[in-house]
Amino acid sequence: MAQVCDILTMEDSQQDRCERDRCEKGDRCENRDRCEGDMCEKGDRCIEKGDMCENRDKCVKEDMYEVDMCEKEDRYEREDRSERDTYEVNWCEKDRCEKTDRCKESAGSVVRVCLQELYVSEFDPRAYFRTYYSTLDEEVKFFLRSSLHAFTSGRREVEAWMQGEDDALDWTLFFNYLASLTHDRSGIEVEERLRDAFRGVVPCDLALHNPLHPLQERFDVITSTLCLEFAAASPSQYSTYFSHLVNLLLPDGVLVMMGALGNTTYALDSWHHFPSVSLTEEYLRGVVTSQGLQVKSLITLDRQTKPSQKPADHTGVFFLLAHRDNSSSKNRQE
Ligand SMILES: C[S@@+](CC[C@H](N)C(=O)[O-])C[C@H]1O[C@@H](n2cnc3c(N)ncnc32)[C@H](O)[C@@H]1O
Repeated sequence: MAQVCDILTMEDSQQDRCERDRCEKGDRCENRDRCEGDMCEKGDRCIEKGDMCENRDKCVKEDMYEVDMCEKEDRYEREDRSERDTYEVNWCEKDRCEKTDRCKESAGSVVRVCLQELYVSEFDPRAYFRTYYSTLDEEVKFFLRSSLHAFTSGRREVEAWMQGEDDALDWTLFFNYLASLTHDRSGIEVEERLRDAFRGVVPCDLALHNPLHPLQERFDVITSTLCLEFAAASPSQYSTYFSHLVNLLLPDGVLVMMGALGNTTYALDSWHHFPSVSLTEEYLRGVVTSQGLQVKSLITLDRQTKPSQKPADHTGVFFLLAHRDNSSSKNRQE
């Protein structure tokens, strides 16, 4: 594949897995990394391209599955006429992607997929949970400390948790941490209180002018965690999505947003990579104020986790508290 696009830099961001920054042909990876050369995971040597290694990973030599995502300005229009970017996804050159199966049809060709469709088809909240929330790391603590609010995962997973289903994701670690911050209730009480407060789980698509369409409701407080920068495909789209989010805020309402800084890509596992808009504090501040919000607080934390803990390339995280200032000219026009 001629084009090497951003998403592949995930390999670079997992440097600590390899003996070198990048595995050269013949190098042995210390851990589970995939080499660029002819070594497979766990140090197995591929005899032929496409050979299977012990743990079912295929040799990366000569292609395998390169899920190559290129940020293009291709757009298409949705029913509500709001625009959204698409990504060009060049699935594998051969139809050997056993885990995605998609390439059987589009082998060797470049298909354009909408980022939203990528989320619908490839984002597995359980894999995401395993990768990013199996431990209580300093970045998550920062979010919890800063907001004292819980946040969302896939809708079905939130519903399962609300209904106390046996196989619901276990957020005990995080509730216990919240409880330790306030000392006035136990982790279980924090969890129960949140469960009681939930009214429902509804679909939300930030590409829509009204992200909760067909619901017509606006809110005093909106929280959003690690969402917009991953839902948008470009800075301009981030700004558009932000304005859509602000449409849901009542006059005088408050937006509590937490997210990643400097992140260009993240992975759920070896197979599922997603792009991201790389944010800076300055850019974020500009977007917030351009939408008529007043920044009440914007605090950041430098990255606290290793790439092996979180296979993402963020440089830090932020917590934003912004107020919808009704006196601003932008908000008065509505
Ligand atoms: C990195 S995950 C973050 C999940 C969770 N909010 C958290 O705090 O860990 C990105 C989330 O953005 C959501 N997302 C992607 N595109 C979206 C869109 N167009 N509108 C709303 N949410 C979207 C995905 O469903 C996914 O849950």
